Amino acid sequence: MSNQREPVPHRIAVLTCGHMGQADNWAIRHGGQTGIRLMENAATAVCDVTLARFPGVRVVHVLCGPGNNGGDGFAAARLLKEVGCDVRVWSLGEPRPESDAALAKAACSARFRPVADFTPEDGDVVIDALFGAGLTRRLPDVAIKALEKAVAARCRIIAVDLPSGVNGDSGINLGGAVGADETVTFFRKKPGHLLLPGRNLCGAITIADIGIPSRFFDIEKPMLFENGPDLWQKTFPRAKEDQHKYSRGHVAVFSGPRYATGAARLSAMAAQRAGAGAVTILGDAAALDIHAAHVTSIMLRETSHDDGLDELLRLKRCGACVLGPGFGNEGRARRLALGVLGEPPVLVLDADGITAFSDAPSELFEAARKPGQSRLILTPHAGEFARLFPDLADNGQLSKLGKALKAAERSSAVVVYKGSDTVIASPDGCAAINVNGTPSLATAGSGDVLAGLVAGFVCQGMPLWEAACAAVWVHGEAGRAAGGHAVAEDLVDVLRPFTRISSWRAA
Ligand SMILES: NC(=O)C1=CN([C@@H]2O[C@H](COP(=O)(O)OP(=O)(O)OC[C@H]3O[C@@H](n4cnc5c(N)ncnc54)[C@H](O)[C@@H]3O)[C@@H](O)[C@H]2O)[C@@H](O)CC1
Ligand SMILES: Nc1ncnc2c1ncn2[C@@H]1O[C@H](COP(=O)(O)OP(=O)(O)O)[C@@H](O)[C@H]1O
Ligand SMILES: [K+]
Repeated sequence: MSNQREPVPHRIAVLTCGHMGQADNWAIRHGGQTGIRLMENAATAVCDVTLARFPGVRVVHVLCGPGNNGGDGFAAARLLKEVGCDVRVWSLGEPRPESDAALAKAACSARFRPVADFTPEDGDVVIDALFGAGLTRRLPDVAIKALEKAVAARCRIIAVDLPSGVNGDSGINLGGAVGADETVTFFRKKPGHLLLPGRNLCGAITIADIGIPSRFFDIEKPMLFENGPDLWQKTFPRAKEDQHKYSRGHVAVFSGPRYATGAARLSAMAAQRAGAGAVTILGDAAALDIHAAHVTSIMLRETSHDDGLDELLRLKRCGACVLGPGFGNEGRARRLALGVLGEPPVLVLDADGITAFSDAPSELFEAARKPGQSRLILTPHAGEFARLFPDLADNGQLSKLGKALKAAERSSAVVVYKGSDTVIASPDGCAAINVNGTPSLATAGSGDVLAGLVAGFVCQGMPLWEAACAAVWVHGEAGRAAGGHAVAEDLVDVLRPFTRISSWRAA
């Protein structure tokens, strides 16, 4: 198990707005581009999407802001006019003199009217080029009113780069954003296209090539990604001819007491489905009696003499263990977690295992801070995250992505910050945002299944961050396959195809 990164196709890279600005500048300085050409290319893409999505469209309203987003709008208005559309441009503020946006405005022969006068008719097409990556605060009232009019008139909205009002780095609606039918963005997605609520406001997203050479990524190594098989398939476990059950990998799951055994079973079954060759549940005699009535191929081992660390260490080739689902006893969870962190198996700490450190998170982080590789994976939902990282949870300046990255750095752990836009962050600064989850995953025990999947991939030798990313994606696919009203057992039942590379959907 190493944390060495395999090269990742940069097409799934995600760029912060700051990095996007750097890419623009780099393309202009070293990539043979000019600012106005990038803008023209962006506008061409907007125009193409508009005509493809609404063939035969006659009236197109273009709402143009004062910056480069507005510049894209002026250039798109000119192109749409050239192909015969009735283009009506509504502008907000004046582009900075001699800026690319000013050049684009000067080249556009449409009549410009103030955005306050915007009057769409029922069903018109509206291009929203008010604000993009440069927006840092609530939209001006006049912009909010214009977007409200578009919604009231049931216009079809195409957002340039981002729906105006959405922060490109956090996905937060800074105030006034409305849902678009389509969003055309440039070069690569930004976090705001993937994090909620931004993702839901974008509609269908087109990523347009505007002529920024991908050589940019030779200089600026991508650190942010949209989660998916391209990110981790090189390290995804493949069955080998000469394997036996223990060489495939062994996972241990610590059980809760007699009346709380189901969570551990869900983790254990998911670890098996992830491909672990052997899975053992560790628990007291009363709990194992219950497990024995339910499981067949999962092994059971009693932890009568100590917290269970000795039994864990006696297991053959155990590469990862899950601690927390249904576990209860906080004191024991703390002792066990700290003990495991001093030993070879990777610790997947979930649920009660995380809550056990609410009063002393630094104890956990200290134990995890070791030279070399990370040995800890934390899988908190928002409530658990706030218990371990209360200051980060409360920090209104940080996006979910920023919170997860800071948490990973602080805890020396891979942090899977769960939710409908799960972020998987690594202490080395890499992060992935997951988008394939569905509300069918919001069911008791679903997180236990995820923890088992993570451990299952880790025990087969996947690097920790990649294993966590793979588990979150596979979990999302299982949620889709299980459909509405699924329960956690259904997720386990449908896992199998998604842990085989050959059955993945084409990315
Ligand atoms: N060469 C480039 O940099 C390219 C940029 N492109 C476009 O440029 C956009 C980014 O352009 P900008 O950086 O000019 O940013 P925006 O056009 O998003 O914002 C422009 C200006 O509005 C001001 N502003 C921000 N929030 C405001 C608010 N709430 N009320 C009033 N004013 C506010 C900002 O200070 C900034 O000057 C991208 O989203 C993309 O559409 C594309 O043309 C591709 C090439
Ligand atoms: N609305 C949703 N959309 C996508 N994924 C979701 C949604 N709600 C929950 N999930 C996922 O389901 C899992 C729930 O985990 P958790 O809250 O720990 O549940 P439990 O403790 O009951 O097992 C997480 O992986 C989370 O990301
Ligand atoms: K916009």
